[in-house]
Amino acid sequence: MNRNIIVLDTTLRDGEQVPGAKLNMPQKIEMAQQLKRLGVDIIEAGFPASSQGDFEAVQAIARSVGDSVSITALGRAVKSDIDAVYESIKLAQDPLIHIVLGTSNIHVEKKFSRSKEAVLQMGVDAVRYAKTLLPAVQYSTEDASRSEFEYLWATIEAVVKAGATMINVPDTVGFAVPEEFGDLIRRINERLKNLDDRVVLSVHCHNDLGLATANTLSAIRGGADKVEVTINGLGERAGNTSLEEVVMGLKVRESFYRAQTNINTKELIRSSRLLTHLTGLDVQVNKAITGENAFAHSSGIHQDGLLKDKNVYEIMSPEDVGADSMELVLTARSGRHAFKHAVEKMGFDTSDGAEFEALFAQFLELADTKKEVYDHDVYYLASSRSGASRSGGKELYELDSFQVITNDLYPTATVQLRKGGEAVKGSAVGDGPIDALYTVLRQLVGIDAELKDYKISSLSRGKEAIGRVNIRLAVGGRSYSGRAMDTDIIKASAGAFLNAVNAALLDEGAGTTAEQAAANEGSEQAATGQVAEHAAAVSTSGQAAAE
Ligand SMILES: CC(=O)SCCNC(=O)CCNC(=O)[C@H](O)C(C)(C)COP(=O)(O)OP(=O)(O)OC[C@H]1O[C@@H](n2cnc3c(N)ncnc32)[C@H](O)[C@@H]1OP(=O)(O)O
Ligand SMILES: CC(C)C(=O)C(=O)O
Ligand SMILES: [Mg+2]
Repeated sequence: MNRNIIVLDTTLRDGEQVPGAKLNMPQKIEMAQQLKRLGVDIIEAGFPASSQGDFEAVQAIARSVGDSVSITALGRAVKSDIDAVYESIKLAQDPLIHIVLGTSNIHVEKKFSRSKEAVLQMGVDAVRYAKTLLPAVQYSTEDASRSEFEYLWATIEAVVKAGATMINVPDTVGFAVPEEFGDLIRRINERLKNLDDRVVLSVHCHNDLGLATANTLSAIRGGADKVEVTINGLGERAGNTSLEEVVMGLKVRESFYRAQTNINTKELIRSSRLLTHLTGLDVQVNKAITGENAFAHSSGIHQDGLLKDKNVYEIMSPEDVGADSMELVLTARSGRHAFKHAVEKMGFDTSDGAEFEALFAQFLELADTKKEVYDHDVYYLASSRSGASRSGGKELYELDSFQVITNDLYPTATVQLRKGGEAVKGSAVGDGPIDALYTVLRQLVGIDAELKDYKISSLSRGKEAIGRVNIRLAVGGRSYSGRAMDTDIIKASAGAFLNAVNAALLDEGAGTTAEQAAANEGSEQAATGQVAEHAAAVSTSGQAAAE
């Protein structure tokens, strides 16, 4: 039988302590609502003594989601902080006061300049006071992993006797290593169960040595009942333990840990993206579970294995965490199996072995000149060899030319696109340059494409830095992602949009939906666009994938 591990999410408290991560009240509420959908057991909503704004945000979160999620907030071992915590969370159904106080010599001597006995007494007094306000009180022994064990235990014993219902053992500066931290928790757990087995034992790790997830999992093996984590591992310095890593670690290795959480893992990616969107702090591309490449495969041997059986190179399915299905990225490191898969997906026949070999050779030649080979590249390679004329086969959009003028009155975009032998052009104004650009593109392609996600990141530094734009469009009830890179970020934005639209047009399953949508809006396109004779080659590189 699996143990249930309580998940406390501290994205809105420890995560929000990060430079640049400060959120306003509506943003905090939006994130809290997503955490509720994700199924966290406790939300640490803030540090209400720090400002009136944070006090009100914690209060608003308690009102908004406190009917179904336990709400806590942090305070020092100071009466006024505890009052602020209580006043801000008291409207929640299941409020929890969280008090922190250091136990390491360096905290006792340098931060507080008091004796160990005096600091321990401060903690006991704080818990006693908190208990006059609420029954549920968590006590965090800050810097526990650098504390002398017997003093740490003496503190835990004293605050439990004073009424603490949860003991949280933090690795505040990310100093611990997994075996040692697991042993520490095992030792505390043995004593704590003898003292009062109703007290919840919790851990809170930081990632200064990149060990936060490993330490947290090791602590679970050592008997921890509760983990403190954040979305994307956001938190002080190198961050906190990432929620998604621990949750999926327990899920994928269930037979090893024999533990589970109440998290709805299908909401993990949505939670990660929302936090990125609200804070503007990106997730590294190779981040476990939520990174852009977490389910992307690009080497030929891996792609071949995956096409034979996903389990060859996948330990969890992307759909399980709410991600798009696995992505096979075509590069010069791809092999015949992956290339054939891409060509066949577009409806081309590959049964003539010699013909396919020639096509593959062309693909490798192209791939050696580019970082990635994109759907439209494959399509044009395959269609030109198969004899299908570009206008006779599926026609894809290419960017001919564009001009975007931005000002605070009427940001305007003028674009000319080419599709097959024809060109269309038009103009639109928008709320900003990208909005204007996407408005005119939407009109020109005549597809009802709803922008679900837009992300821009820099791939290099300096004047010639390459910007990469990743977008997600909803077309006819399906979702398509597109990305493009260019030194001109407006051009990269247009490229990403067209790559996603082209993916919709190439998608056999949804092709009719996209075409249908285009047909439905054809009159609008005719009204906006004008036919021109010539077309220039697209220089923006990009990729699109149907999901
Ligand atoms: C590991 C962690 O993440 S702990 C949580 C970190 N979060 C925060 O710091 C939240 C944001 N902080 C704040 O808004 C402010 O620092 C406040 C409101 C907490 C305090 O502000 P100020 O009163 O101006 O004090 P300041 O921050 O400069 O110094 C901290 C004071 O609290 C004391 N203190 C620090 N930790 C604790 C504690 N756990 N319990 C009691 N007192 C503490 C310090 O010794 C210092 O007191 P001193 O002035 O007597 O030396
Ligand atoms: C408040 C405590 C739990 C903390 O954030 C830490 O020690 O890192
Ligand atoms: Mg912390």
